Amino acid sequence: MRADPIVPFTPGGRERAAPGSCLPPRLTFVQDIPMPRFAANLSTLFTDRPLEERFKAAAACGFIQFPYALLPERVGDLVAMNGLELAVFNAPPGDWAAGERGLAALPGREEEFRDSIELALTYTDLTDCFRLHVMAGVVEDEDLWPEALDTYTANLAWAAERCAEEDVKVVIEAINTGDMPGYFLQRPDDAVQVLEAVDHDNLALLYDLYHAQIIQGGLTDFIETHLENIAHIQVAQVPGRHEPDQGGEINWPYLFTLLDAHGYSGWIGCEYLPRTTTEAGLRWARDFGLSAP
Ligand SMILES: O=C(O)C(=O)[C@@H](O)CO
Ligand SMILES: [Mg+2]
Repeated sequence: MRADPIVPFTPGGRERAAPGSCLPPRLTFVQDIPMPRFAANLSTLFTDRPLEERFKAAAACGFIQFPYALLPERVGDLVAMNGLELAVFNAPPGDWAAGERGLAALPGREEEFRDSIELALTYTDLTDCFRLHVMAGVVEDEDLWPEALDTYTANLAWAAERCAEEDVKVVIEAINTGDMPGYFLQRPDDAVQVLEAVDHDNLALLYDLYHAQIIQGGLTDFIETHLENIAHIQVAQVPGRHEPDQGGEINWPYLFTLLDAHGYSGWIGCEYLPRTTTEAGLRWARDFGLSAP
């Protein structure tokens, strides 16, 4: 399904870590597992260009949040023309400018929610994208949480079923409330509970290591316990949400090796805010042996 070549994140020439080099002692190194595949988030990277031009600039990095400023046919063309694979994008989040961050947990908005999924499916169809992030929404008032949870699980069950017809996996992501105040799905452990409540095999986790580190921590344990339910991963350093380099508290070589050792074969979405330019910031990729410019 992946279009080749993937530039500039092609793992070509990347050296395998020596057995045991930065693996936790309880893991056994397996030679033939794939190395992580990195994808660029075109809503946070290459933002010095208009959206249409970011496709070319990223040249096959494969991740975008909200493509709705462009018609689905145009997004499909840009993906195809640039040899990209679209790893994941978000269903329409409601009125973003007014502070909305998804519709799935908002009681009374069910019809709009279903329409938003149908719209998203026109994009997944024309772009051959097989993962859709469905955002929960902002629910500030804690008294409304029980009703919001019922709405959320019912909407997700519907979306998982509907998207399964199109071979598109629905993913949900816990987002820390410092970055997104009032966001309904805050902790990765909450996301697991939602997954269990909905109990649909077309629903999975988007594990964003930046949010997870801030709001819950325990990245290793979570990965080791829940990897089979993780369909997409996103990365950014803490603090600052910048490049996944050595300038913060998350140890990327350790985590990427851990994912590798457990056989994670999905995409790792580069959803960070470059400290300067995207190109200059891609030095971190070289640190991981990738062919960044
Ligand atoms: O904010 C994040 O983190 C995301 O991954 C987005 O999908 C939502 O803005
Ligand atoms: Mg994210």
